Amino acid sequence: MSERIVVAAALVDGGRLLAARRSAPADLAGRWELPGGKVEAGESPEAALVRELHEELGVAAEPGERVPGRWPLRAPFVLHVWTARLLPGSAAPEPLEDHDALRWLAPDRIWDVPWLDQDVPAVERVIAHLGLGAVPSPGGTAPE
Ligand SMILES: Nc1nc2c([nH]c(=O)n2[C@H]2C[C@H](O)[C@@H](COP(=O)(O)OP(=O)(O)OP(=O)(O)O)O2)c(=O)[nH]1
Repeated sequence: MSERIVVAAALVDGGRLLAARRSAPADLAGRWELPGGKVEAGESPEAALVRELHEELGVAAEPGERVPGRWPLRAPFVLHVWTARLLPGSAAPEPLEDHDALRWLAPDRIWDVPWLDQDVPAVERVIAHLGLGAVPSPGGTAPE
């Protein structure tokens, strides 16, 4: 089966990163992720990101650039991450779908939440890419 992209947002506001706690499926519930979802056939990753952020969080967001890297999820899915920001006048994010809590994490709080295991290297890369602060992950590996 060919690879399918899950696109997720490094949504940053005032130097803080938005994290979302999954409410389903059961094996992922309670763990934190970058909000996003599957890119549909014929859809660009940027369009998918804007659509998913609107559906899941009720926000109007603008994609920035892709964070270099690709992180394997359950096959055939692969995680790609894009930076994003809220457009002026956007509603504040709310956990409308797939999530039951949201947190804006300051750089020294990013590892306070239990991220999905597969998101940890992606979040490390986001921190390095955005220069959010060299806070090592609990695994002890300092971001590049
Ligand atoms: N959105 C998102 N999903 C992630 C991350 N890490 C990770 O393993 N996943 C998994 C969870 C899901 O199995 C899958 C994404 O599917 P989803 O359920 O969020 O996306 P969707 O709304 O397009 O899905 P669907 O219900 O329409 O099928 O990827 C992440 O950081 N963000």
